[in-house]
Amino acid sequence: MESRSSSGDMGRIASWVKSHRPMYDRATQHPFVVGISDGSVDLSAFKRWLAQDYIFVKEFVPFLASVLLKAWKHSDDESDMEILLGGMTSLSDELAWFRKEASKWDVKLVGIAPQQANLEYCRFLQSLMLPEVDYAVAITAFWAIETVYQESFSLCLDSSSKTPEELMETCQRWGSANFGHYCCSLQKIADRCLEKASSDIIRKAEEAFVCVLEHEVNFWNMSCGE
Ligand SMILES: Cc1ncc(CN)c(N)n1
Repeated sequence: MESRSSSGDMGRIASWVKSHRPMYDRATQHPFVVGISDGSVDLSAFKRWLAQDYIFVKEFVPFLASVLLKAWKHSDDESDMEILLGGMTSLSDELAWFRKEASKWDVKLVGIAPQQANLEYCRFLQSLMLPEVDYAVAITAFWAIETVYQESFSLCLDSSSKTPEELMETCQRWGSANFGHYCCSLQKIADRCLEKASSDIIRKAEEAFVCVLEHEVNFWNMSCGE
């Protein structure tokens, strides 16, 4: 039987995390998040991130809807829709959470302009929404986007971290084991799709993975005011 992927028994996604480890670590251990975990983060950077991420999450809703549509059209496993629908439900809670958190910090959300890195990331999301983008490519990007936040904010929940109490809720939203379980479900869907994808689609999915990492690093840099 043909090996499951170039890396033997580990799935395609795990082999890409391994082969792109430096870029993956830059995205999931960024100084902005390390600053939260050691309590040194500049609160103005956190407030900038909050307002910009609200803009991003609003753009993320139609992107997730496009992944749902692709799952409905192309997936051979009905449970994909259930998992993706769960993600959509939590997104609607998430928008309400952003508005509550912003009022806690007295951060204006209305009339805030997206900064360059945010604009570019949202443009990338829009490119993945096109019907000609394969489901395997879209679900790989979706897994990567969620996993970067899960890995980043779980750093802040380590027993050794000194995350300020007032930032804990933010870190728990994405760093929790529950969100980690959701990311594993997305990885399984992506691996299953990639197992039967053409080499051209596998290449496009890997490119999308690396693009997500680059956009995430730029988004964190933007939050730091760079
Ligand atoms: C920039 C960014 N990347 C990922 C996530 C997690 N959905 C987020 N809220 N914002």
